[in-house]
Amino acid sequence: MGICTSKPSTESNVSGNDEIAIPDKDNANPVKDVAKPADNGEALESQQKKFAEAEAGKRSPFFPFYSPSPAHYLFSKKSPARSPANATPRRFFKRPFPPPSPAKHIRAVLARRHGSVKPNEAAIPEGNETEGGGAGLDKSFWFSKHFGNNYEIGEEIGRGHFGYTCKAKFKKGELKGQEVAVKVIPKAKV
Ligand SMILES: Nc1ncnc2c1ncn2[C@@H]1O[C@H](COP(=O)(O)OP(=O)(O)OP(=O)(O)O)[C@@H](O)[C@H]1O
Repeated sequence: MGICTSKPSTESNVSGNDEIAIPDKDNANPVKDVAKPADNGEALESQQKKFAEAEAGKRSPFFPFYSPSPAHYLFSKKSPARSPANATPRRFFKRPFPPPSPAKHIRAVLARRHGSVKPNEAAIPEGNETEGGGAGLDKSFWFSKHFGNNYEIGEEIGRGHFGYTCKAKFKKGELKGQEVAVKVIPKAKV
């Protein structure tokens, strides 16, 4: 313990602590020797060693217990991992799936036109409008060649967006004389 004075006391070399700042009249640079005793050559050497190691990226001079990341060398400029020869080559990815070919749809249309089975033909048999239809709604949206033979078309009763609706009467069969509504849609609008 010493008395705190504004002037540095020359008698304050006490308690055997080597690292206390002691201005030395003989020493040319007293400030430099604050942390290292001037007469201790080994300590100076060891400290220089510490700095040299720290510069090499092995250890911090201030935290000797701290060791940097093992990947530290990857970020140094001298690292072989950063050389362009070892860099990952650029890859150009192709599209995972090519866009669908329009030829597929064209083929499907041609198959429908020239194929053996016409979908509409299978769904709407001709000349069956009167058979078993009864009073139910006939949903066969296809012009029958025998339409004129089976129905007697009357006056127009209404108009829609696509066509017009007419009165019609059955000519033959069980439903002869029964009135129905027939919706006529021009081919151009189908
Ligand atoms: N079974 C029916 N009995 C009496 N009138 C009908 C019958 N069906 C249709 N109509 C008359 O005909 C008009 C037109 O009928 P349509 O079914 O063509 O109309 P829409 O469905 O609006 O037309 P679109 O389907 O072309 O848009 C109707 O507004 C209605 O007055």
